[in-house]
Amino acid sequence: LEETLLPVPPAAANASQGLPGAIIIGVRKGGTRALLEMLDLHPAVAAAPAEVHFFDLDENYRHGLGWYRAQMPASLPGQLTVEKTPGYFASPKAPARVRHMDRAVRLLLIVRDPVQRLVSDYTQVLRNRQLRKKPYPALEELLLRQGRVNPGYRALQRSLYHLHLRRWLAHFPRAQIHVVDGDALVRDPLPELKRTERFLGLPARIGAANFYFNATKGFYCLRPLGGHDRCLDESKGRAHAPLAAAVLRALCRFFREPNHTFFRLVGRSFDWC
Ligand SMILES: Nc1ncnc2c1ncn2[C@@H]1O[C@H](COP(=O)(O)OS(=O)(=O)O)[C@@H](OP(=O)(O)O)[C@H]1O
Repeated sequence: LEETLLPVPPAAANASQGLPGAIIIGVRKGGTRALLEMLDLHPAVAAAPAEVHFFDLDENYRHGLGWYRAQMPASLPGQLTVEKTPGYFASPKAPARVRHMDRAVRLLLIVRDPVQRLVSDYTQVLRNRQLRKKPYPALEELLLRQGRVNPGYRALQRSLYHLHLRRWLAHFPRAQIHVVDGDALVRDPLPELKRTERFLGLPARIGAANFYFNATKGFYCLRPLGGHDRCLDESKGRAHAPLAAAVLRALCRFFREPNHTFFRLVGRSFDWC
């Protein structure tokens, strides 16, 4: 979970808190924060500052839609409210709950190479354990059982995109889910943002002037018009835990089939290992 921020109460007289018209449902470590912050550069987007975890956590869901709405940012008439909680994608209960809220809500799914995602996921958990001075096994220990890839490892399961997407497709038509290429968003954010603007039915407002490459960070950072330049925080784009080349190859082999199943489901392919 990312750090929790308090919701922003309405400021302008005609501002109010509305339910989201679009939700970034995942994937965890796929670039969900970057996508949300970049979309928020658009004047017609109001982004929820914190992950809300309404549809994936029973203790939040039981508070009801009034609670959910109260977590949303103030928005003006005509603005599209967007929230991101990457935990939704792999949550078995989330798809039906989201449809129950609004069957027309638009869904954004940002994916990245599942092997890199897995290592990023592990690295995040490791880092959090280290901060709390707690031990955590090496990645290979979690990933391998008797020299073979362990399909029970949770971070590996979160990278089996086809399994999770199938559950969403049981509740939403494919056309209602826009897939963003997270690796492409890192290399060159603008084309992915323009496609997302179009999917959301927003006028084209995000442009090249909204981004600059920060060589120290090694990523594109944000340049809001009339605001201050900023990069995502240090939990985004950190060095990954090391993994032996042979294990990496075994992982790539493991994901070949699941990746192809995912490509068939979304109707496009990605340049993954
Ligand atoms: N512009 C920019 N700046 C920094 N980071 C960027 C950017 N665009 C995409 N990314 C990638 O976002 C990855 C983190 O993904 P998420 O925000 O989805 O993570 S989380 O699930 O919310 O914790 C993060 O993953 P790691 O590199 O593995 O840390 C980044 O690669």
